[in-house]
Amino acid sequence: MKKLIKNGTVVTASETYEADLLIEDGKIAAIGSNLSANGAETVDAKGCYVFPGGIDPHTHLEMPFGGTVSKDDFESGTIAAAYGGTTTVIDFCLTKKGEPMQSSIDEWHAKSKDKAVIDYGFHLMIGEINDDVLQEIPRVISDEGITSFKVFMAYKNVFQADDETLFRTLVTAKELGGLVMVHAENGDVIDYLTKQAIEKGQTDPIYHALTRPPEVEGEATGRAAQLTGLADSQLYVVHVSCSDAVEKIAEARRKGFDVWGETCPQYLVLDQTALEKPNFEGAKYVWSPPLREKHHQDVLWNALKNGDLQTLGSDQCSFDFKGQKELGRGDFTKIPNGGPIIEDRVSILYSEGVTKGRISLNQFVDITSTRIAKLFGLYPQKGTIAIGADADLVLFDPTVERTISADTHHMAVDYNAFEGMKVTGEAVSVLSRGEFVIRDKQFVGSPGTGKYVKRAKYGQTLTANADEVISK
Ligand SMILES: NC(=O)NCCC(=O)O
Ligand SMILES: [Zn+2]
Ligand SMILES: [Zn+2]
Repeated sequence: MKKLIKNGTVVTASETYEADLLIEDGKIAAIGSNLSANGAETVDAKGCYVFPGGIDPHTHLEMPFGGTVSKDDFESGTIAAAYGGTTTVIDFCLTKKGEPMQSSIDEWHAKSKDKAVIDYGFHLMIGEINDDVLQEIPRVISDEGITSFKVFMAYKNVFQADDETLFRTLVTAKELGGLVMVHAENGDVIDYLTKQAIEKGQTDPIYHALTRPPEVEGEATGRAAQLTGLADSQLYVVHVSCSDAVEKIAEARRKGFDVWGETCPQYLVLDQTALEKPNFEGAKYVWSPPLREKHHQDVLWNALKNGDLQTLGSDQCSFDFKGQKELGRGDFTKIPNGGPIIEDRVSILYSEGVTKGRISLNQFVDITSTRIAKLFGLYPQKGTIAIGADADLVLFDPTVERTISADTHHMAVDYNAFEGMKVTGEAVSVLSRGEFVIRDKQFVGSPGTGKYVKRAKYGQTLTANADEVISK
């Protein structure tokens, strides 16, 4: 059914203006003043911003990790994402050494297909490079539309890849049009520091942070950036948490290297002292990289403002406190790493960023949606408000004040890392390809309506003519 969104303020990465939007067949069909259309349902957006749907480039839904499985799956995770104003997620498909990558991709399709309520894509982990992997990658790009590849520089003996794997992935990505993503921490040094801590009986959650100091993130980020320059390739550093890593990304960009950086809400608003909470509550705040000392937050905010960092991911990887985080009582190395963020990513950036004057409204749209769409081959089908784009839209009331809490969130876990935080602004209604998923703060979607999106190659647009190159 046609829909007419009237009286809202349309915000894109570059413009803010009053306009009506006509939605037809899931796409934006017209933008203008006083639009009318026979048979269209009228939706009043008075007092609301109309944003392009948020795109979360970093989720781990129903992912086996740390001796358990992340609790939010493609159903609860995408419902929570939609409540928060996100209309597309790109999830990490984990591969296993020695096994065909396609079997992992099939596994990820099986767990998402009938569950997702918004659109989704996959990144693919590269854990090793050999002839089989090199043979599979071109087909993964052309048939699956997976155009981003993740290399872990940490999690020794679990996911960690060596430098040869990283370098050859960069070379291959350059050749085939992929974007290489890195979890940049020096896993070997962390392994050594961790063993030392455990030997000394330092087992509390805070030692998770103390054994992964900013230097190990800075070193790995610098190494990945240098290898990217050498390969003349392209790199996206996920979950940047500290000034040491920001400096390396900024330096690489100054040299003209094609290097991009993402941070996450937790690093912008939480700090390392959270890991010292009594009664093992610090385990709720165990992420890798870890929360940092507070002074790193200013550096991250400045980097978002000046463009040294360009995107915000959630790194959604949620575990219950009871029964899951608790696996690490008495040994911090057994605490599953990660937390529930998918729902609050957009509103935290709006509230802490826009309303506090740290970034502009248009930067907010760029950081949560447009830039991500451009980098990950979704633009201009997604990530903007333009004629012909998917009608993935968020009607956002900038005046609402609310308090984040596990009592009211929609994620499947028993705590919220931002419990008690007051935020201004809330997604009131959310549309995915022209259909309401959230309407007046109520979920009205259905599992299975989210579609898998095949993405364009790095630097290309997602249109019928996928050879068109976008300006980055
Ligand atoms: N970040 C984290 O602690 N958990 C999720 C997995 C990862 O991104 O490294
Ligand atoms: Zn990571
Ligand atoms: Zn992650």
